[in-house]
Amino acid sequence: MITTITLNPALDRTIHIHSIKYGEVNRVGEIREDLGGKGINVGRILSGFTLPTMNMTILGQSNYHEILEYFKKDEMAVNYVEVPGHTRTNIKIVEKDLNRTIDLNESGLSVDSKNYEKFLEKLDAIAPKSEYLIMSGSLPEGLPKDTYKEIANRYGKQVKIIIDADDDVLSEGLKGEPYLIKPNIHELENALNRKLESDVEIIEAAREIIKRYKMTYVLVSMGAKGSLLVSAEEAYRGGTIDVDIISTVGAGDAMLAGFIYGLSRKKPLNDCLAIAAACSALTISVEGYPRLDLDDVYDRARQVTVTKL
Ligand SMILES: Nc1ncnc2c1ncn2[C@@H]1O[C@H](COP(=O)(O)OP(=O)(O)OP(=O)(O)O)[C@@H](O)[C@H]1O
Ligand SMILES: O=P(O)(O)OC[C@@]1(O)O[C@H](CO)[C@@H](O)[C@@H]1O
Repeated sequence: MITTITLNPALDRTIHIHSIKYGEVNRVGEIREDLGGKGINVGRILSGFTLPTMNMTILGQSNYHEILEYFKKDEMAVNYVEVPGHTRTNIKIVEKDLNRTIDLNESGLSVDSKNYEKFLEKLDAIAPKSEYLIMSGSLPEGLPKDTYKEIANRYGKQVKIIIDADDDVLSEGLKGEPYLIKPNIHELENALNRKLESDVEIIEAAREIIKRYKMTYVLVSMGAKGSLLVSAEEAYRGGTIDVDIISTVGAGDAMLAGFIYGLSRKKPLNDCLAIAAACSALTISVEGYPRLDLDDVYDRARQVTVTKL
């Protein structure tokens, strides 16, 4: 089984507009709402591939019914604790003419230590039975920056720990010695506090982290520039597929889901990276966060160039 943890889930409200005119009234086009949150986006794809997946999360009492409906519609298993308040809504503004997305993410619910203990009790019953534990996204208010490290320390001996986060949440999480992280290039640069200008520099940086935190893989996503998979001994460059982009939100989550799917099916690393890129391409070329069809993913994966470096 695979467990995802999304401590700060969200409803994503996506607004399509040609381009924002500052200081003027902007008339928006289509608006849609989807269940988001990084771990949940990963879990949706994995369960669509029929991998047994449990999504652990924290929901606000005032709109949890609405969110549970989304889990039902997306056919995803969920285990959650309720806390006072309203699960956040994140605004995604897609500027068609500029090929650009602006994310306006709320800080989220406030979680006290009593409710967090309840969450951990639920997690204790599930995490040790998992092959992978994927912790993705920001933390809600009230939880310390080293929350992912603590969770990694709690289960890391039995379970492969995966972290996708940024800033302090990533830097602290690394101290839990995860199995894999999936930073985008900016998150990796922030973690190391320096600019990374070439593949060679990125690989060196990833290996520095792998060595320091006894990790196995760093999967670096670079938007339109593709991806790099780095381990202590190997490195692969993953290309992209030319698709018409609707919105790039969730591209990284799809990449992580595809890569973990490949690993869990014991595919060679180059195939895992191709599957990952295919999941991203399919996700960015449609509205919202659909479940993906595995046959489509394999078809697309054949179009991805993966080079061993
Ligand atoms: N503009 C693009 N053109 C082609 N492929 C893209 C583009 N943006 C993203 N991708 C694909 O998606 C993958 C992940 O994208 P990206 O690096 O933007 O992830 P991310 O920053 O973690 O995204 P998010 O946080 O929104 O999930 C890329 O490696 C690439 O394969
Ligand atoms: O605020 P966080 O937790 O860092 O990111 C949350 C989020 O932007 O990530 C997903 C896309 O990756 C969206 O579904 C969601 O709104």
